[in-house]
Amino acid sequence: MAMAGAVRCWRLGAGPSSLQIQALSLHMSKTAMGASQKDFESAMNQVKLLKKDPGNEVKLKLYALYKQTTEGPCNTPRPGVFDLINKAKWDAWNALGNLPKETARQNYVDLVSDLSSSDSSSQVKPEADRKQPGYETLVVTSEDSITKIMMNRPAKKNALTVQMYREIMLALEAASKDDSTLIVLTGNGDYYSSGNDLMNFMNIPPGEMEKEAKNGAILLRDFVGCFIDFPKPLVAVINGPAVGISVTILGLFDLVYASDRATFHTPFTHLGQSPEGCSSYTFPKIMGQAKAAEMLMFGKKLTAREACAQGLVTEVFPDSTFQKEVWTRLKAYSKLPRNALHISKQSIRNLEKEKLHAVNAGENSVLQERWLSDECMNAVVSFLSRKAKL
Ligand SMILES: CCCCCCCCCC/C=C/CC(=O)SCCNC(=O)CCNC(=O)[C@H](O)C(C)(C)COP(=O)(O)OP(=O)(O)OC[C@H]1O[C@@H](n2cnc3c(N)ncnc32)[C@H](O)[C@@H]1OP(=O)(O)O
Repeated sequence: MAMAGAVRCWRLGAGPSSLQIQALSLHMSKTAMGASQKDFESAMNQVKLLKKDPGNEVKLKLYALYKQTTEGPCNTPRPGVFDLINKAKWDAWNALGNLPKETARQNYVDLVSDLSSSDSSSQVKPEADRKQPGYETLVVTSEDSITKIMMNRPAKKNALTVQMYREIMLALEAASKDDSTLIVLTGNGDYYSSGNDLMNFMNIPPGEMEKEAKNGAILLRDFVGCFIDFPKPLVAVINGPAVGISVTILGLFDLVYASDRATFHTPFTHLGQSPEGCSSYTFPKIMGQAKAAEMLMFGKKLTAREACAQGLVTEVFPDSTFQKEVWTRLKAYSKLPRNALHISKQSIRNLEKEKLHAVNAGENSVLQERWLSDECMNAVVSFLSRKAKL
């Protein structure tokens, strides 16, 4: 609804601080003797800076007060029945009757002051302000009912350290209780994640290896357990290549969106290890026995499109528009009725939970043995001495 002079350009940019300052000065003028012509002009400018559309009813009120202030009581013939917009505007102005110009001006300034205050408090804070404190290896933010957990070791391709496994568990625990509808896991930089940080195997004192392998298996059981039990929809936003455990747990997500730059690689045999993340169960279910064996036993690396064709990925997007398209989609999904969405997720998952926990326990006890094998140690030493890369 266009209202010349009174309500225009709702989306013109203004920093929250300038809005707040102007709202405050309008509020101060409200409490003084009466609004001046300068206050009125400043309120008119302020209206143009509002980011949130106040709705037609308020716009009509503003229009009427503007006309009353500048021209006095309504003095034009009522528009015809089919001229709906102008008729609504005329009715709003006419309804002010003989309200004095000064009172109309004051009311206009007061109304804009109220609108500005609620507008500035509803503005989106910059990411730095929304960032949840307490994480060293992650950036966790919440916006639009979506909690985003971003792995944040881009220089190391988001390889997962022991601290990072723990922080992801903490972030998931917090997200399960916050008011978000969806939870996203993604990576910062060119990789989604290069999987387990192979440094986790280093600096273990002689004689401590068995104990550390046992602790590692407990950590892995708890980590994968968090994904099995997570009560809300989990979305993986795969911004680049994914390796090892960052791939295997995808079978426990509800949506997997991938950039066409992403690849999916589980080179367990090459590393002297064996599948985890419940993939020995979820992958054959998702893609069939033969394709799962190619990935999990023979380490075949899939492109994003191949992974999508096999059912591991929900949808692939061109890298150039990946973030924009995915976040637009997720923002729309986050507006779905929250409880219905969570209950649907839980109904689907509850059928499998017991089985998944049993698979997790089984995979981890095999891995605990594998970590003590020469095959595994040689592969780790090879990578760290730069003799081998994937
Ligand atoms: C006693 C047992 C305790 C165990 C406790 C753990 C419990 C949980 C275990 C769960 C098990 C999971 C299994 C897996 O995830 S298997 C997959 C393991 N990942 C790999 O093997 C990947 C190894 N990395 C690479 O092959 C390459 O780095 C790359 C990913 C192909 C990228 O190559 P590119 O040339 O582009 O880049 P760089 O190699 O130069 O990498 C940049 C720096 O990042 C370091 N990096 C990358 N990935 C890892 C990694 N996974 N572990 C350790 N470090 C990694 C790389 O060394 C470079 O560092 P630099 O700049 O300091 O040289």
